[in-house]
Amino acid sequence: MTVTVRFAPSPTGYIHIGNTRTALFNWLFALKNGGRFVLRFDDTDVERSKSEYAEAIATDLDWLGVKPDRVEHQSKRFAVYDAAVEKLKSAGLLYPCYETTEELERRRKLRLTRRLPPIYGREALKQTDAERTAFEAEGRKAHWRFLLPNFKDDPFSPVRTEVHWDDLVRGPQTVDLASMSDPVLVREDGTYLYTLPSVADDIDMGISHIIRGDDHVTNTGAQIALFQALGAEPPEFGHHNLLTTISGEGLSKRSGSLSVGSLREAGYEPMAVASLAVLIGSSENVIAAADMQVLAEHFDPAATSKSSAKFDPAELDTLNRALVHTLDFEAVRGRLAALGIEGESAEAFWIAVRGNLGRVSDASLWWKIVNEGVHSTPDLSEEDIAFVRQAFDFLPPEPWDRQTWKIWTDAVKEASGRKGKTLFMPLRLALTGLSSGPELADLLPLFGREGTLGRRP
Ligand SMILES: Nc1ncnc2c1ncn2[C@@H]1O[C@H](COP(=O)(O)OP(=O)(O)OP(=O)(O)O)[C@@H](O)[C@H]1O
Repeated sequence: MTVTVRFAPSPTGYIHIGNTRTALFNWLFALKNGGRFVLRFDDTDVERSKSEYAEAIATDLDWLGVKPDRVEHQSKRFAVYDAAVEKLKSAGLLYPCYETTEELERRRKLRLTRRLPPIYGREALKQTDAERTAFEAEGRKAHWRFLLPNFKDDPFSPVRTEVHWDDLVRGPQTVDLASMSDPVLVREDGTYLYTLPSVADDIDMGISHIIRGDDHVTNTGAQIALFQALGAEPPEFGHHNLLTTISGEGLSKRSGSLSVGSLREAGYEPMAVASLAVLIGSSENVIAAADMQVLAEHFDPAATSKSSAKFDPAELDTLNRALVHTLDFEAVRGRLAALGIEGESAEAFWIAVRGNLGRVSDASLWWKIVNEGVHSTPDLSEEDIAFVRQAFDFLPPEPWDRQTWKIWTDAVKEASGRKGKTLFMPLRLALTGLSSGPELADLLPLFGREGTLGRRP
């Protein structure tokens, strides 16, 4: 069987770190199984869907390293859904209902007072053609419900019909259809709710595995029944836990919190974002994976926890820092050039500073220190100023390399009698204006003798 997965976001906002988890679970699952990945925009809600959001989602996925094999828009596929509707109608599995919201609410309350489950009682199935014609004449339009298979011969005597599946993430699952209302698939105005286009497309596109958030677990029961009603073998399902903010709030595309775009603009590495989006909330160690292949090796859907997981920005900082330290010059050349960091010394500069950066963009600070001088006037005592001034007299002649720092400080040590922190800290402060940073052995050749002398206090 060819593995085919899909990520099906509604283009109603910018994808957040939670949606990213879903996209990446699918992407990595396809990668591990030599499968295909379909990006399918759930844009049948024309009021809320916007093409600029669809474009932004495609850009965000591409930045993360997710490259779909196929891109589809549900708004262009109504023929597939119309055909599914006809199939269900002719099998007697989709029936028209004329109740208003108020009527449904009244009946729901009545059922509750009678201690019956507050589900739809299938009253519309008892209506005659004449009654339906009368509703139509009144100007009422029908909405259409899918007749769930939770009965034997008589749809009015529900029986326990359990739907079972072995979830890729959660293990064996059961949903009892007797506790569910027949889902509405088509609204009064003829528009589709999410369920039918989703299942019809999954069948049409040969989706073999549906991996998504556990907000869909209950839907899966009815969807499996719909696959069967349309004559298709249901795919396999996996429902992963949801991510929340650090304070436990839910995420929504519409609120814009923790959007992928904002993380990109803040300068995070795509693989740091991807690693955290996939590995938090699982029993796998959270590591900064260098690429998707490495992340795929650490990805195990069955190791995912069942409860929601908090996305901690501090953890993202740690992963990002670890990744930046390993990036070679070629990987960042373009981004450095965009920051004005280019030319002969750019590579040596990168190698010197990367171990001290939290984000690639932080390199600007050190490029300025190397090329323009100290970050800020160093806070040195009179005594230290005198020491540093004297130390500058011992600067060796050029050419300079990594050894120059040691040769210089050995000479200063001998002449001044200072050692350890009292020797190095005043020099570091005088040379950079900061009390920490990249190794001075690496920085000194970048400053050059003249550039170093210019820092004399
Ligand atoms: N907080 C979350 N954590 C993990 N996965 C999520 C989260 N929210 C949504 N998803 C998953 O993302 C996929 C795309 O869902 P959808 O487009 O409905 O996004 P949404 O963020 O729930 O939507 P909206 O905010 O637009 O209502 C679904 O598979 C859903 O389960």
